[in-house]
Amino acid sequence: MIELKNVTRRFGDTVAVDSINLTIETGEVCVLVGSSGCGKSTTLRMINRLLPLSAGEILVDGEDIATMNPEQLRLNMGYVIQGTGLFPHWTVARNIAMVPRLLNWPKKRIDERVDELMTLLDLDPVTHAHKYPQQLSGGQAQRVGVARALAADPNILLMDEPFGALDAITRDNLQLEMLRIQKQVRKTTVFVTHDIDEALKLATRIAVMDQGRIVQHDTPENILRHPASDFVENLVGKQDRGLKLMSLRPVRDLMTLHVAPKQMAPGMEGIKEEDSVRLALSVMLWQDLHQVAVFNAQGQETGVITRERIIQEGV
Ligand SMILES: Nc1ncnc2c1ncn2[C@@H]1O[C@H](COP(=O)(O)OP(=O)(O)OP(=O)(O)O)[C@@H](O)[C@H]1O
Repeated sequence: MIELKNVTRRFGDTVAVDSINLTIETGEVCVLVGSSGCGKSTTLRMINRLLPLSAGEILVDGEDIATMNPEQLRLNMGYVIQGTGLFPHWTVARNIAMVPRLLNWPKKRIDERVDELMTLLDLDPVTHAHKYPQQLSGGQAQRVGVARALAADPNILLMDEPFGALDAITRDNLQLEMLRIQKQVRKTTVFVTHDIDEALKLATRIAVMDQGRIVQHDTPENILRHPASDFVENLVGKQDRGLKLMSLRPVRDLMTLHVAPKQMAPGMEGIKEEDSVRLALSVMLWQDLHQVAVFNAQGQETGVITRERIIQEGV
């Protein structure tokens, strides 16, 4: 658990972070969102002591970080930044192995860990381990950045606009990867973005920042349903809130189950149980269908979702 208590950071006369209080529970993904200059990165950089606090305190699992050795603290906090920060003259494998090497892990254990992480991040070790960062695409480099942050299995992951420089499709893929990985490794994560859609997709709770303050801290659903101010309402978008709420809801919630799962017919199209209701509706509108088949992870057809049910249910 990470607790920020009355945390302030000034740069000269600028109050970048203004007496914020924030608790991030173990295993949760807290997304800091807000417009440029509102203090998101400064907040993140205080958590791993890259920046000192002007006032207040930050506790990790009840312990004040000011009393901890900064290097030790950072070894327990993976840090991913935009543009990756990979060392250009090191191979992918060496970049990922950076922290385990600092911790003097035996070579065999490091090699196994690099392989394991590359596989987790969907990077084929045989193809990519010996490449240099400039031989990778932006999306691949960002995956290496995430693998490096996870290498020594830290309890905490700090991510500062990690997907900000990527094209929309690559960003979307990496967001999905992140959700998948988070299910497996459950890190306490603080994620900075200025993109509200990214925040809604990834967060268990969102902290909306404005001018150095936290103006709302709540679940994505509550932020959409009950924005605390005009500022938050404008940030989430007044008009398309209905669709955004549909994005948060899995098809599983509204599908009609078959009596028993069926084998998928060849060439049959459908959507997955964990896909969003919004995607289901989009598929139906595009293909002019009134219902669409739903599949589980094993590829069995487990039910259908209908337009009528979605409209009836509302948001
Ligand atoms: N090293 C610094 N020296 C002086 N002022 C700084 C410094 N770092 C940040 N600031 C100021 O503090 C405020 C908050 O900056 P911060 O980078 O935390 O915002 P942000 O929300 O992360 O913005 P962005 O999304 O653009 O990165 C801004 O007014 C910024 O100009």
